[in-house]
Amino acid sequence: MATPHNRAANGEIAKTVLMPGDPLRAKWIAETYLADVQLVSDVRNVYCYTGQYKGVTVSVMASGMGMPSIGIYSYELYKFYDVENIIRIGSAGAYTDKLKVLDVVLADAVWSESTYGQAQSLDMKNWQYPSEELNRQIKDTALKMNKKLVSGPIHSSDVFYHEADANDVLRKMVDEEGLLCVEMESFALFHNAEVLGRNAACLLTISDSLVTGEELDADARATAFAEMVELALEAAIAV
Ligand SMILES: O=P(O)(O)O[C@H]1O[C@H](CO)[C@@H](O)[C@H]1O
Ligand SMILES: O=c1cc[nH]c(=O)[nH]1
Repeated sequence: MATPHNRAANGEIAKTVLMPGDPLRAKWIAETYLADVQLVSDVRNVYCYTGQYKGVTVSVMASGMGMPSIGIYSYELYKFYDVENIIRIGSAGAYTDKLKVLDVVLADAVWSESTYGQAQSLDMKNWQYPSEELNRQIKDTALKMNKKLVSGPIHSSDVFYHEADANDVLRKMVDEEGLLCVEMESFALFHNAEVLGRNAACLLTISDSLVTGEELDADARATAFAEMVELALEAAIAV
């Protein structure tokens, strides 16, 4: 059943969806890792592909950037396409010098200043949480694959570019709560999963450090995430 933002037919999207922000990352993942792959939606150039990974049907769909965008796509996937699990696979900026560019992080809690939850369902909480079961599966898979995975609380922000005074207030919160890194979608994704009784997780690759200034360029951000993608795919076929 099509929606205003997704032209896939019923049954064309798998029960587990990998969700990068960038449509070109979705295309790269589909072309690199999936067999018998089909582009099932390209509304607004937000690509959604379904294919086979090691014989299991998996979809990969972009979310766009920010809470309103992932809010729409993830809601429709859960509610109208009966998707059970969404694993976000994003890039993030490190808040600590313990994280280096290309390190992979699994969010085990997410703090946000966003009013997404309040606007969506009068939920005033500033913390949201992933599915325990999905996170356990991802951690077990990382162990089996011998991949390094850092887990902890992260920041999901509505803003990429902050002015200095806002940044000072934010840094206080980051330090107090020990937030590891920042991205811009997981809070809305986890909220939607909670209100719709579905599962969500968020894997991130560090693309830049807000401590050291080290960063990946835009081309690398589209494709340098093989470690995270392979972990997400292996976890997706195990759930
Ligand atoms: O690489 P993606 O998944 O888009 O994630 C991060 O990158 C974008 C900002 O550059 C935001 O969407 C942020 O969450
Ligand atoms: O949201 C993001 C993503 C990557 N790097 C950042 O600084 N912020």
